[in-house]
Amino acid sequence: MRSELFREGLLEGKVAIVTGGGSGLGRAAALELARLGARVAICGRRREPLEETRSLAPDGAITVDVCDVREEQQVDAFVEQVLERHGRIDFLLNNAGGQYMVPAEDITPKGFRTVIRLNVEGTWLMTHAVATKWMIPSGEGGKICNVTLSPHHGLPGMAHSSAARAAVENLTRVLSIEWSRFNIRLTAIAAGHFETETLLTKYPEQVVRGVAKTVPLGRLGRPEEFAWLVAFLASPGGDYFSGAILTIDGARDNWFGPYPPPGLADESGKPPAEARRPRA
Ligand SMILES: CCCCCCC/C=C/C(=O)SCCNC(=O)CCNC(=O)[C@H](O)C(C)(C)COP(=O)(O)OP(=O)(O)OC[C@H]1O[C@@H](n2cnc3c(N)ncnc32)[C@H](O)[C@@H]1OP(=O)(O)O
Ligand SMILES: NC(=O)C1=CN([C@@H]2O[C@H](COP(=O)(O)OP(=O)(O)OC[C@H]3O[C@@H](n4cnc5c(N)ncnc54)[C@H](OP(=O)(O)O)[C@@H]3O)[C@@H](O)[C@H]2O)C=CC1
Repeated sequence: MRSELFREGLLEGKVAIVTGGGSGLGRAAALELARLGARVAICGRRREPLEETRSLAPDGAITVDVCDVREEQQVDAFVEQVLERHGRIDFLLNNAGGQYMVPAEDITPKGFRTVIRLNVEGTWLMTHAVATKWMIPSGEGGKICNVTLSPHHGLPGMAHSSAARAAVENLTRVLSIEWSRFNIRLTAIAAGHFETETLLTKYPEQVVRGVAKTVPLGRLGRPEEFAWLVAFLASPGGDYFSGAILTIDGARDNWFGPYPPPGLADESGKPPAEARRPRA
């Protein structure tokens, strides 16, 4: 299948890594990059979903490795394997991540550590390995894109993840300064609420039922909308983006729910407006 948006061969010759490429947003991104001609290496903890992603891509476009991004040795071995196979790495999407939903007072030390390790340490280990094994010593630089969360004021029920994603965004910004001398460009995609299988099945049903209504645009994001942004960043169109946090969330960062809020519109749906003062 061809890309619905970009020209064929746009990413010919490029090598990309997508962590968590076996499902949801990672799968959509890996498939779009592969459609555009990139060779894509995906990883995750379970082989089966990764193989399924591979089977959906053009022949030979996607390779699969089991790797837990929290484990330094596995990350090193994975990055070395990609380099052995493809000889270069142009683009890294740090998509593997997540959390569970629970009131902050019920987050145990182990639970907090688990979420920080996955989102912050996993992102850091992969970023550091790709930079030091290829992007810096090759003299070629490259692009690294991290996945974070919108809204940026934090998600109640996800205190650990809110903290973790803020850390990742700051890491993105500081590395975009430090590693500009190596031509490494870093961005973060702050994703709002996307209709992935995990989002629809993992969280409490009553929360899932109401989640689209929390978005001003009134709907969830579609995985392909995320994938198109990733492909754009990987393409020459993304060459001058660095240190930027790109929020893709149907305006969820700015407002909770529809506008005007229920009960505040007139019969035609128009928002309230104050009466002008009579002129003197
Ligand atoms: C309806 C939408 C609401 C708005 C949300 C929108 C924004 C975000 C959306 C998304 O990110 S959707 C995609 C989410 N995807 C994932 O989360 C996938 C990755 N997640 C995981 O693998 C797990 O959830 C994990 C817990 C982050 C890591 O799994 P791991 O297997 O490493 O850990 P566990 O052994 O299961 O647990 C370790 C530790 O963590 C605590 N814990 C885990 N789950 C819970 C829970 N449900 N409730 C309370 N505590 C939990 C706990 O301390 C565990 O230790 P033990 O108690 O088992 O010893
Ligand atoms: N869907 C949404 O609305 C939003 C999603 N996000 C973020 O976007 C990313 C993708 O989300 P989504 O596609 O919805 O969720 P998924 O749960 O489908 O994707 C997470 C992927 O990461 C992999 N993964 C998890 N832990 C590890 C690990 N330790 N090492 C390697 N891979 C791992 C999982 O595979 P496996 O279990 O086999 O390891 C899975 O393929 C996540 O970081 C998520 O938090 C952010 C905001 C909103």
